[in-house]
Amino acid sequence: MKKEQVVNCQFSVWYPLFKKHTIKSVILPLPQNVIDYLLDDGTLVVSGSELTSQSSRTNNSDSEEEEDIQWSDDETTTTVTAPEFPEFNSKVQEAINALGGRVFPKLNWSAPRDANWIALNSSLQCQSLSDIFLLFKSSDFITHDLTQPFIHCSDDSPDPVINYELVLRKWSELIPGGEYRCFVKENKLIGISQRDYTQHYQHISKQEASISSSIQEFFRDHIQYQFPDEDFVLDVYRDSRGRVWLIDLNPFGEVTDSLLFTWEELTSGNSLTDNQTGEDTALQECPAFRYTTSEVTVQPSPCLSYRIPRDFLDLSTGEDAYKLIDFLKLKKGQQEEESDEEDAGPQS
Ligand SMILES: Nc1ncnc2c1ncn2[C@@H]1O[C@H](COP(=O)(O)OP(=O)(O)OP(=O)(O)O)[C@@H](O)[C@H]1O
Repeated sequence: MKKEQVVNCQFSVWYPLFKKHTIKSVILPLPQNVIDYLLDDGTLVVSGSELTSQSSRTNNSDSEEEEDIQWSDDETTTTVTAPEFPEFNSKVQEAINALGGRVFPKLNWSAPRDANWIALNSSLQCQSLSDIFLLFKSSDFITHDLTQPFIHCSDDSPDPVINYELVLRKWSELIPGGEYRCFVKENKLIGISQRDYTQHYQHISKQEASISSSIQEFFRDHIQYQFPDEDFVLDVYRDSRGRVWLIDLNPFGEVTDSLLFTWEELTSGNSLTDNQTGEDTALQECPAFRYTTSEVTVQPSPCLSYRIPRDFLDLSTGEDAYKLIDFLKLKKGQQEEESDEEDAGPQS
């Protein structure tokens, strides 16, 4: 895969070309200080402006009503302040409002799909910049966009300069069973895969022919020969009325998940077969269509490995202050036990 292919798949490159056929979106340049904040592991995501860690808290203090989390054994006072970006924040809020108040955020290429479990609503739906920061700072996919977008490229040309962008897309309730990934080689649609291949959807096998033909028609009428590359991968959504929408464009290569195909098959030049019929699609002049056929093949969510236990999450976000207090008590108890054991020690 060439670096140019990756450059062409940036949201701001394809969105103007296919605006009419995709979800309404706003693109905002990402300021350097926001990029630095996203890449800084040490800073917190706090929705209020301050999280105070204050010492010398006395047991009889009346600070119970205070919202700040305060603890310490020593005499120092530390204030951790989450950075604020007032100007950028107001641009983001304005865009969110213009898009109906709820958005799906992404960067030049990726959405933080690996971090949806961290959000309170377990979804990528955001209503504010702090919702977006929480997802972005927890996502390896976002870090990948920011630090190594060309890692899978084979050409040794210098890395093109990237202008980072925050993409806000109007929130749309997409039903996973309506999503398909389409593989385009030399401007020919060669394969269509069910996107959410971990599930079996009955309607797909029932409507196989009409789904395939509506996607082919959409590709032929609106996409073919209009994208700067001849090899690419497009994600589409077929709504309940049978209308097809463009969701995303991705590079044709390993960096993109090949779902129910393999990259070896897709790049071999041999014609692909349908998994249902096993038929050679070259004879029919139509793309191979693959979908999950039975419950037996249902697999766990591909993003499962990115999750951590809920307790860790509550602790790290300070979402559940009582859990944090219990945790600290537990630690203290353990330390006391350990020092008791040390004192007891084996007698010689
Ligand atoms: N505007 C939206 N509103 C709600 N959900 C959305 C929206 N856009 C996309 N999604 C959901 O999020 C998923 C991922 O979106 P998208 O393809 O843009 O992310 P991505 O990071 O580029 O993914 P990939 O790397 O697999 O291409 C989609 O499959 C869809 O289910």
